[in-house]
This record gives sequence, structure tokens and C-alpha cells, in this order.
Amino acid sequence: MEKAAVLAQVEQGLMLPLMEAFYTIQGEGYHKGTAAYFIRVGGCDVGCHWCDVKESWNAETHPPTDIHTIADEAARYSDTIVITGGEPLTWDMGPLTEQLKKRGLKIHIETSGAYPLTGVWDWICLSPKKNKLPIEPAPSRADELKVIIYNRHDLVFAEQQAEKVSDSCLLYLQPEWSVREKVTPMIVDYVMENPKWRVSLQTHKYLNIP
Ligand SMILES: C[S@@+](CC[C@H](N)C(=O)[O-])C[C@H]1O[C@@H](n2cnc3c(N)ncnc32)[C@H](O)[C@@H]1O
Ligand SMILES: Nc1nc2[nH]cc(C(=O)O)c2c(=O)[nH]1
Ligand code: SF4
Ligand SMILES: [Mg+2]
Repeated sequence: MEKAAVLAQVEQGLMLPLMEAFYTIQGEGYHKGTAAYFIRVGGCDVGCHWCDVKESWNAETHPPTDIHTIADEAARYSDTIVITGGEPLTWDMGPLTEQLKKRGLKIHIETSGAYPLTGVWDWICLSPKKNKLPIEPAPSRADELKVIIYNRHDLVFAEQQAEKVSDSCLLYLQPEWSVREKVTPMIVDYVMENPKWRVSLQTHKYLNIP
């Protein structure tokens, strides 16, 4: 396919820059401990300084991949698919999620919510970022809010973000990995004092799995 044609397909969400896809255990948040197939879509310009997948940022380094191929492969592994990135909402998630739904799969998203919410979702994990705040309707539609805690001020940010989600949205505080030894005790104390929050750990990193 010619380059212009590929770009047009990406523009429509019919092809997506695919960084990697893997079957593993959801490590974080409400569904932690459960098997799921992860689709990691390249491209993100939110720019979190502590991002643990910076290789995902430049979409041009990830091959544009047909969504039917991605969906066929996903269906071989699991009935639960997690779409992450990069920032998946950089792209139109409508066509990929439609293909996954046609195959009877449950679809979860990991997103900063910084771009328009496209696609159909069974579960939305919103992880808001200070440098590019979420836009509606992601906050009001989120099933879980997962705020990354790098320093004490992030707890203030977490409370501000919690005001924007629905009453049924589950609230999680997750230590930023590189400072986990310092911030985890702070999160533990905070959750005991403010029990509407729960602790989320990146358990896959402790398990040494993807
Ligand atoms: C790599 S991001 C990709 C999805 C989307 N861009 C987002 O940020 O939600 C997946 C999840 O990992 C979290 N995350 C990224 N780097 C992290 C780190 N160093 N420590 C803890 N969580 C991290 C993000 O906040 C997000 O919840
Ligand atoms: N096992 C595992 N669980 C995860 N939950 C969210 C992840 C992500 O990078 O979006 C992730 C990940 O990268 N691996
Ligand atoms: S929004 Fe997500 S992928 Fe983008 S830099 Fe932040 S953590 Fe990384
Ligand atoms: Mg990850």
C-alpha cells in the first residue's frame, strides 16, 4: 500500500500503529490478577516524565497494522482485551473496538483521557495527567480512576480528579514505580485516613511478567 493510503487508513482508525500485543495478567487496578490480552498502540504526546513505556511515544516507529488482523489475533488468546499505549485515544478507536465486539470480546481501555473518547468500552480506566487533563466524557464515563503518585502534591491532584468522576467510579492511588519505596507508605497512610481510595500496585512488575 502507498504511504498516503496507509496514512488515510490510520486517520480513519482502520489501521493502527501497533507497538506490541501480549497475553498476560492485568497487573493494576480493579481487574488485577485476571488474564487479559493487551494491545499496545503507539503514539502519545502527553509526555509524563516518569512514563514506563516511552518507546511507545513516537507512532512512526510502530508499524501501521490492519485492525482486522489485530482483532483476529486477540480473539485467539482471551475473552478480555485491554487496549493501552501510548495513548490509545490519539486514534479513532471506533473501528478496532467494533471488530473486537463482533468477535464477542470484552474491551477495556487504559487512558489518560486527554483526547476525545472514541470506541465502545466495557471498562474504562482513567489515569489523568497534570500536563494534559482529561476531557469529557472520559471522567464521567470512567469505571475506575487510577492516579499515579510521584510526590505528596499528587494526592491533592487525585482529590481534584475524583470530583470529576461518577459516584460509582472506583478510586485508586498507584505508586510511580521508580519512587515506590518512598511513596507507597504515604499512600498506605492516606488510604487508611481516606478509605474511599484503594491502593493499586503494578503487580506484574513484582511478578516479572509483561
Ligand atoms: C503506559 S500508560 C498507557 C495508557 C495511557 N497513556 C495512560 O497513561 O493511561 C498505562 C498505565 O501505566 C501507568 N504508568 C505509566 N508509567 C508509570 C510508572 N512509572 N509508574 C506507575 N504507573 C505508571 C499510567 O498512568 C497508566 O495508568
Ligand atoms: N500486566 C500488565 N498490566 C497492565 N495494566 C496496565 C498496563 C499498561 O501498560 O497499560 C499493564 C501492563 O503493561 N502490563
Ligand atoms: S499518557 Fe500514558 S503513555 Fe503517555 S506519557 Fe503518560 S503514562 Fe506514558
Ligand atoms: Mg504498563
